[in-house]
Amino acid sequence: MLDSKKVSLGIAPIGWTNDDMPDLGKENTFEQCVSEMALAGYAGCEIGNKFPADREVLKRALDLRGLTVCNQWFSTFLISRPFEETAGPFEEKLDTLKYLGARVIGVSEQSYSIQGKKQPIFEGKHVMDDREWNLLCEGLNRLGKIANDRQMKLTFHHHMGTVVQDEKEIDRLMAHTDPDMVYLLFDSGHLSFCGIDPEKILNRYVSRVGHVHLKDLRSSVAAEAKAKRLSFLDGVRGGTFTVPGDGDVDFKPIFEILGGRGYEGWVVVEAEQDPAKANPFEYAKRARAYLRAAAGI
Ligand SMILES: O=C1C[C@@H](O)[C@H](O)[C@@H](O)C1=O
Ligand SMILES: [Co+2]
Repeated sequence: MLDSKKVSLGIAPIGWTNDDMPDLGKENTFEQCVSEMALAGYAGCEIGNKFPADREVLKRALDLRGLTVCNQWFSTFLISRPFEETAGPFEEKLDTLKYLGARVIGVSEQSYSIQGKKQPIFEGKHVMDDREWNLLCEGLNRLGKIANDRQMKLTFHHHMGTVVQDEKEIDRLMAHTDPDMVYLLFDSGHLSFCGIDPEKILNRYVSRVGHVHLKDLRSSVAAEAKAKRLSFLDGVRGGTFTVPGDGDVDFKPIFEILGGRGYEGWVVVEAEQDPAKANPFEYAKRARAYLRAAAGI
């Protein structure tokens, strides 16, 4: 069980409108999305591309509904572009997130990523050489220090189709980054889809986890996506992921480890699927009820 004094519950807007495939949920407005998040009982949210760009307007809209921003995705290009090209926008994003009340930023290395490409997600992703590993880890340490100086945490999102996808890659990243500067963004859905037991990774790195994405996997749909050599996004469209409690991930050990080892921070329901098939408000409410019963928050 999680301690609700230490852990806050948020939700990502990706169930309403998908940033990677904006046709999914294009009819859902920002106001509908945040109102339904609040009505379903969430304390916070991540930021999607329908959210107002003006941070004051955004903050007012969220304050009105009792929501806080807990994180936002940030793409780095540390192994393919000069460091400064990532560092400048990173500093700006940190300032905005801090103003909005977040204490973490969710980083994903997007150099050579195939997550948005029309190619089979289990084939041909980029594998880093030693030089690229150094660029990534040193770059993350430097960005982590910039975040740390602003009382923010850099959390790294392992992700299907990216340079940090599998267990060995997560291990190498954790081993070669500074534990005081670089934290892990644990995503139960990406680990499960990759064929990695989320419990194993969490047990190993819970002391470095700075943010949590709770994503469930429909294993039969995921297996079909793999067998049919679908792209990541076509798999999502077909229903690879769903809200926690609705798929095949065993969340019990995940909650035991987070609770038992004193995780403090946000856990976020992040379940991208087609809103025409899975009504986002209904699924947000289902996940809320499941987390109250299964995680005690
Ligand atoms: O954290 C995430 C952000 C999404 O845009 C992404 O594609 C999704 O899979 C995810 O885990
Ligand atoms: Co995620």
